[in-house]
Amino acid sequence: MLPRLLRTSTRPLARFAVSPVPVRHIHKMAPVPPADTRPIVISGPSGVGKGTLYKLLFTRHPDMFALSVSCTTRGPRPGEQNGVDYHFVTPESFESLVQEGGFLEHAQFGGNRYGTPKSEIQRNAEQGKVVVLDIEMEGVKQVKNTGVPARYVFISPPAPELETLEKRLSGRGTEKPESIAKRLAQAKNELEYSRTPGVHDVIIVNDDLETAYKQLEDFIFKPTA
Ligand SMILES: Nc1ncnc2c1ncn2[C@@H]1O[C@H](COP(=O)(O)OP(=O)(O)OP(=O)(O)O)[C@@H](O)[C@H]1O
Repeated sequence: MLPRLLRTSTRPLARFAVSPVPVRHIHKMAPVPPADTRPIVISGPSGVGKGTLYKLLFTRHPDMFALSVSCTTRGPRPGEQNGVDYHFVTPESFESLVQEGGFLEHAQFGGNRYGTPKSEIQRNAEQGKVVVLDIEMEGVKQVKNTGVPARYVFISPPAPELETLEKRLSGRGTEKPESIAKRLAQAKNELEYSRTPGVHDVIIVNDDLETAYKQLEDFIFKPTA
């Protein structure tokens, strides 16, 4: 028995032996941001589940990531908010920004134009957030050409690939049949490009959602070499 004055608690010593880490410390552990803070470029065919996966990431790691909000000339889908889902702009203002060199990348897709304003990357990086870009194949090629450091993730559908995409796009209920057909045609190009060696740092097959999510999280949070 220790002399009473040397003990920090009046509780029996055995209580400390069974709980080496006091519970209050476990609850207060600070979230650890990714070691690699380069922007993360997520691409993959329409309907594969890119949005579903990164929204999960944002929910499970709040305040760590920021989605780069793209400009688009397409109209908002039900529930989409200007400045949150996209900056919805007219074809004329889109073209002006192209002329000013204001886009990191921009492309035409499904009859509409999409682009990542350079200002989005800068604004989020200044706030200490890891920027996530959701862009299609032409955009990926352009970002690669700029030489801006980034990490590239491709989300792939499980086989049969086009059938899976069609089911998911119809299931989402946001696209008319013509739009689904255009997206599936483009999906073939995306999948073809993804097979080019060295283009992506990781290819994740989004079959079971939680399994795919875990692979994405592991990739994003892996220690730098
Ligand atoms: N692992 C999965 N299994 C089954 N359904 C999924 C899975 N992941 C996503 N989905 C569903 O597939 C549909 C398309 O997903 P989502 O909108 O995330 O795709 P996307 O790749 O972001 O598409 P887009 O490029 O058109 O925005 C959604 O209805 C979503 O709930």
